[in-house]
Amino acid sequence: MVLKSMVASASNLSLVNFAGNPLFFSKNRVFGCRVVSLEFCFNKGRWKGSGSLNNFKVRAAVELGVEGSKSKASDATSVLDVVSEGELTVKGFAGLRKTKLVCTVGPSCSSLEELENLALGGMSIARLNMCHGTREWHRDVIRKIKKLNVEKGFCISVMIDTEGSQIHVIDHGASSSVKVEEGSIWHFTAEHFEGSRPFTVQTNYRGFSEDIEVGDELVIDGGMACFEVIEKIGNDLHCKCIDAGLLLPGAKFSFWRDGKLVGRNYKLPTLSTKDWADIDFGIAEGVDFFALSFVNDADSVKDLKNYLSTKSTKSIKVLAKIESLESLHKLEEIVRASDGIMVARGDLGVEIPLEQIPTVQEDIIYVCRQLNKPVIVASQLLESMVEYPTPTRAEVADVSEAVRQYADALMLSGESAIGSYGRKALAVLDMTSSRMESWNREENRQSLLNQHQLGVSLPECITEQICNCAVEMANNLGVDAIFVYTKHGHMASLLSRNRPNPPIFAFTNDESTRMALNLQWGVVPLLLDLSDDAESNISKSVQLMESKGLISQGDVVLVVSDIAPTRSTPVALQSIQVKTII
Ligand SMILES: Nc1ncnc2c1ncn2[C@@H]1O[C@H](COP(=O)(O)OP(=O)(O)O)[C@@H](O)[C@H]1O
Ligand SMILES: C=C(OP(=O)(O)O)C(=O)O
Repeated sequence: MVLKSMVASASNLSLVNFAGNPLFFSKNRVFGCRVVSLEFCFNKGRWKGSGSLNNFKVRAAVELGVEGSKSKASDATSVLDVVSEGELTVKGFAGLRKTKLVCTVGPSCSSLEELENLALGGMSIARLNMCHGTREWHRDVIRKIKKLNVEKGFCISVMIDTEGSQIHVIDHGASSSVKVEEGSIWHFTAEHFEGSRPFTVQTNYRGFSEDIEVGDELVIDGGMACFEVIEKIGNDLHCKCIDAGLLLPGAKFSFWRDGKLVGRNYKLPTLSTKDWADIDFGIAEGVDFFALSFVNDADSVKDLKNYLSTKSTKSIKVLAKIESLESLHKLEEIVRASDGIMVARGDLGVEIPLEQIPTVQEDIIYVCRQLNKPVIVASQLLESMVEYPTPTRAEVADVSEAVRQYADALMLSGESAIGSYGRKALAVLDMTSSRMESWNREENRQSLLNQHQLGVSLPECITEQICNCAVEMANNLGVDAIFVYTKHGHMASLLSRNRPNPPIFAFTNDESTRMALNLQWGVVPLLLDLSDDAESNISKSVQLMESKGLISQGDVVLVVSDIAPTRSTPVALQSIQVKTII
């Protein structure tokens, strides 16, 4: 794969190009036919097909309310989560939202009742930011979520977001925001003292002013206020405000010279001692994802993944947060090393000019889809809803844009953590993403998605081609659903990467795979006891869906299966079958 390097400097961020082959996007569609039986197998490099088409039925979505019934009792062994089941019952296959929703849990939503409200509202992943709260507080939240999963039949994954090492303000002379007037002189110091002093800002890191020169600009939180360095005394800086604004608690800052970010090597590790302790805590509490803050290269991701493989019996996924200029320079290697990415627009906006965030976001999402890694778009999606019960029109447009770009997931931060309208904000994400997804479908936009070939070996290429072709068939035939059987989630993710029209029901017998698939666009993960016998897996899954009244006569399901060679059947067989429920 040839991936043009993404960024040269903060002031010149360019698009990424792949030299890949556009794969199998035919404009031929087969509507108006009914599929009776159609089967294709890819065996030893040859396509074998048989079957007939006539009078194919496209199922109409029933546009009804989204609301699930609160406190609906469910048995603990529930294989399909109650929210997906409720949505399917009410809205049908075509009505299922594909974009996943992540909520940051904070004081506003940490009660069992509020967490249940968010779960019913469509939260797939609960994010806990270790920058805030104590481990005891987080433990309590994790246990409540697990209790809801077991007792109420939800399937909410837990993500721990590490604090990371970043230079920020630890005291600026007030408990809330402070106005900074133009021309006022401020003292920035690494000295730690009790209490506050006027016009004095304490920072958390002694070396914060290394390499900084008189004349450099100090920008607060990506533009909340701006200072010029007028004097350097030891490690401390005297600065004059040149653009009035606000200093908030915990504010972050960046230094600029001649319009460019001053690249710094603070020698701060991506994972601090506290972060490692938080990771041990997360392992012990059985979390599903770690989001790694301030990743600057692939090594920190690899280190954490190696650590997890020795310390945890379950597979915990590692997401890299892209929030620094350095991480943009090394985007491809970071994406390759990670299990997924978070576009952390908050901190990214401290390091790159704000007007570059939209295109950088689009580039990151594109790279992630090409490399088949799920991607979350985070921060300030509905910021005004921290205070107000409705979003701004611009916020709705921002959410729609992330969905149009085919991000896997959208994340709420302060809106759910400290806002008064967390549930409403989630409903806005739900409605806005559903609307944009149907527009994408109506416009047939996924046909424009070309996939770079990822596989190297023949078996990898076969799997990838099967998934690409399966999605093309599913879209052309207008099937109701795709079923896939997956141990580690790989085939499900390859199907998801093609952003198919029908939902992907991914049956797995591995609980951690189920929880990880919660992040993948369009995938509904289900727990099912799978065997080596593909036909028995298929009939079990169909029976399960029938028993719940979720599929019925006339529904058409495209089934993708992958059978590893066994002693009795010594050939690997990967197949696409189209089943009509009779
Ligand atoms: N566990 C928590 N306890 C208290 N406040 C929290 C917690 N998690 C989040 N918050 C609040 O919600 C806001 C938004 O959350 P988040 O996006 O995670 O943080 P940050 O502002 O650090 O980027 C934070 O600024 C903080 O005020
Ligand atoms: C999600 C982000 O990270 P944090 O909340 O840790 O600042 C961000 O910076 O956008």
